[in-house]
Amino acid sequence: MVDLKGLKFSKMHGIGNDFPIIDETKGKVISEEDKPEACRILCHRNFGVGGDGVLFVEPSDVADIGYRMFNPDGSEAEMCGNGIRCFGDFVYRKGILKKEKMTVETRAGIKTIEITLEDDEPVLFKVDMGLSTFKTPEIPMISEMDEFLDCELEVLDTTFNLTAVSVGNPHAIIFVDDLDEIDIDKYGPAIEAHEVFPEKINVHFVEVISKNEGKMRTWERGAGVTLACGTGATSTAISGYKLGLFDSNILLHLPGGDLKFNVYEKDDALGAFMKGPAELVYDGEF
Ligand SMILES: N[C@H](CCC[C@H](N)C(=O)O)C(=O)O
Repeated sequence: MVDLKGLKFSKMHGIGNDFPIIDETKGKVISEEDKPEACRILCHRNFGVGGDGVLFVEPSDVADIGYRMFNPDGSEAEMCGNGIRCFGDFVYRKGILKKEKMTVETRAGIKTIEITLEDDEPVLFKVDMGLSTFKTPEIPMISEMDEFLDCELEVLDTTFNLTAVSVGNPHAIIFVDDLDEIDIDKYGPAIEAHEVFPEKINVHFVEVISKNEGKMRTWERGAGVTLACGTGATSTAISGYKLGLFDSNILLHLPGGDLKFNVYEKDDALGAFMKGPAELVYDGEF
């Protein structure tokens, strides 16, 4: 059993997607071997701090600073969109990196964060989430199709029209007529662990309100239902744009709050800027 007594952390959230964050810029606080179990303990809502994941701040040789994210089940994710805004707030507010525009090394490549300040307080974060891919081998998804765009997938007792996309981590986007009719607790885990997704997948049900607005609910890989998913919302904005359901500027409503997106085209691929808040809830010691 990993002993976390005395561990210093800050509890943060990005529109309700919440995380303990740990500064490892001055050396490992939790060993690599112990990180999965430590994250399971920290994320536990009764026996731990509670969270939809744990964020780590690390030094980087290729960017201003480094960032890692672990899910509550102990698995490491390539990227976390709500988390990187919390990360930006944390490193700025704590004086670890007092830059309003920073580059961040992640397992999904280098991302850029631009911080908007009000009275020297970080209030809004614009993140270049980078480019997506719809190529099934790169998601990864086992399919004879090169891309899986609004195609049928059999799940338990029903069939969903699903779009598979990666923004560094994998996402299944399902556009529906009525979000309230979806049993996310039944179909979320079934899609997450579907045999066609060898590395599992994050699952999002989306209702289009207009060409510039939508609302969504998420079942996250390694976490379950969350109040928001930043990479999932990014994937939704990009997928909706690719399918002609959304224009390039999109406001998405998630149960925990709203995120704004500006989809762009680059190198024959689609990327997006994400804009949203981050909050420091408290500084703590385990
Ligand atoms: N569960 C995700 C990582 C966290 C993503 C989410 N919290 C976000 O804001 O992007 C995965 O395993 O890919």
